[in-house]
Amino acid sequence: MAEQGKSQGKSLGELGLTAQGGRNPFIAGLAVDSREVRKGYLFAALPGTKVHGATFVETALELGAGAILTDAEGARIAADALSRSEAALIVAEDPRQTLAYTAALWFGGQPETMVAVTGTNGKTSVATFARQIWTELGFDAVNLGTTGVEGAYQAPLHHTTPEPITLHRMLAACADAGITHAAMEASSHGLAQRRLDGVQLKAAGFTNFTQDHLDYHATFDDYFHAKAGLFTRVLPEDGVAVVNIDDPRGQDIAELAAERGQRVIRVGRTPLADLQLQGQRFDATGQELRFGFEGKSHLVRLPLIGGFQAENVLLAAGLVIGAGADADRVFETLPHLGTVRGRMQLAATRANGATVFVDFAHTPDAVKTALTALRPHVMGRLVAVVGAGGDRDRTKRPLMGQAAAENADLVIVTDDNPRSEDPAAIRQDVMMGCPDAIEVGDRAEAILRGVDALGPGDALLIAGKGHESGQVVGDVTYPFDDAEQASVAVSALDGGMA
Ligand SMILES: CC(=O)N[C@H]1[C@@H](OP(=O)(O)OP(=O)(O)OC[C@H]2O[C@@H](n3ccc(=O)[nH]c3=O)[C@H](O)[C@@H]2O)O[C@H](CO)[C@@H](O)[C@@H]1O[C@H](C)C(=O)N[C@@H](C)C(=O)N[C@H](CCC(=O)O)C(=O)O
Ligand SMILES: Nc1ncnc2c1ncn2[C@@H]1O[C@H](COP(=O)(O)OP(=O)(O)OP(=O)(O)O)[C@@H](O)[C@H]1O
Ligand SMILES: N[C@H](CCC[C@H](N)C(=O)O)C(=O)O
Ligand SMILES: [Mg+2]
Repeated sequence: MAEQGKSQGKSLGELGLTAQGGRNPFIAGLAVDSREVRKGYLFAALPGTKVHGATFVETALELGAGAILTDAEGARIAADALSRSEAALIVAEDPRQTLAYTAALWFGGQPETMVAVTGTNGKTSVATFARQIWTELGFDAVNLGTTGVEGAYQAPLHHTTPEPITLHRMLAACADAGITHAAMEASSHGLAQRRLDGVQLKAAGFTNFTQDHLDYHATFDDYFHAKAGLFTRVLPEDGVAVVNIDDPRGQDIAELAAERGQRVIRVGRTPLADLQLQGQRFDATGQELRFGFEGKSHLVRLPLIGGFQAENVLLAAGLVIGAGADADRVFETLPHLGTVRGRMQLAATRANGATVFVDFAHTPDAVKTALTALRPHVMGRLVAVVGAGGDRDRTKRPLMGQAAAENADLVIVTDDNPRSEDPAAIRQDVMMGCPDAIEVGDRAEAILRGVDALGPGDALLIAGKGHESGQVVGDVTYPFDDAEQASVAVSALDGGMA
């Protein structure tokens, strides 16, 4: 859509596309949405979850589309409209993948050294740590994903893995701005829809695999295969796979990668790991790690809360090493890593020393992980504020409640982006897993109640929104920031001591 960056236009042939009847028109831009087509554009009419994009070919042609990329079914749907037009028709077996390659060629540039990370939880954290390590090593680096483009080039993103046109526009802008290193998140939606198939990866990472997104993927296996595609399809054979093998599905990924001839760096606590976490000691503000790599032992202090962040850090270190950096130099940077925004972030401290953390845990496993990770840093009781999003996987709600009940001493159930659903009904779903919890719909009030419950040595975990800056109710997004609300609550209760 729009002006499509620096490109002045390219022929279909230059974009690696072959049209039926040998037509080779000059293409002025790319669009996946018919409403964004301009004169001379290629319109990718993709099979969708609700409708086939080919339904909109007529509109695209009226707006001046010069070429249509679709699949055989799309060509049938649009046959009538196409027969009355001069537009070139490209029929591809997998038009989403073809679009990804086309977008890569259209925009031309991407940072020289790119890595991607997939998994249910930890993608944003790993991508952010990889960027921080590269920055410490002196490279101009970014991470791209849920929190936007961050680092030496910054821009907002609406998706964790943007569709290929947006993705490659952004990568080209990064490369133009001198960015040489980029770590991106590969969401399961992004992988299933081939959004990053045009990205040239040096290494790819796998964090873990637990329940999420069963609203989109038909089965758990489909969800797994979407993620595995990062290694079986996107990462080339000479790429390096960096895999958490403490996760049982990580072992499957490591095998798939090895079968493709990729070098595998196994990360984990197990003796089978190449980058092995051997010991961890926690204190109020961070942790010390002992780990081994290639016969050497290392001891570093991480200024980070949460045992799982050590797994994420080692995975990030593995990715940076896999992408070509010297291991010892990489390990020297680890004490300088900083908190990832909205992930185990210390948001406020009460006058009595009790602490308030904001975390993005929004799956059953993440709620459990975040709470158990906080435990060793906390002397007293652990309080959790938790809620589940509307218009998302409903089956995870009671499991999130249960994870909170099993791992916190007091649970407060509240709203988290109810979207088009009835907020009270979502809270009921969550409460099924934690019937003894306190229910407080208004999130600001829930945070206030949670902070109020804290005695000396206690800690509060506010789960679910992390870095988010709004509460989505119906079609309206109200400004809302958990970290800010934590400070407000502490000020209100302790008189300006946030
Ligand atoms: C569920 C999902 O992923 N949907 C994506 C999918 O749309 P769809 O298959 O549902 O589209 P559809 O409504 O059936 O329409 C089919 C096609 O017709 C086109 N169309 C539609 C209407 C029209 O007037 N003209 C037109 O051309 C659409 O652009 C689409 O290409 O294909 C579209 C085009 O590639 C994507 O933009 C769209 O992402 C939407 C925006 C989305 O919100 N996706 C979310 C769920 C997502 O991807 N999230 C993940 C991360 C989640 C996480 O980890 O938590 C992410 O990476 O951000
Ligand atoms: N390695 C891990 N294992 C288990 N849970 C984790 C791990 N890393 C992070 N988490 C939990 O998951 C939450 C989200 O972390 P993060 O944002 O890094 O994941 P993500 O995979 O990018 O999520 P999303 O799919 O929403 O983009 C964290 O706030 C934390 O509670
Ligand atoms: N990328 C995730 C984020 C969920 C965060 C949580 N606050 C919610 O709204 O459910 C999703 O869209 O499912
Ligand atoms: Mg993310």
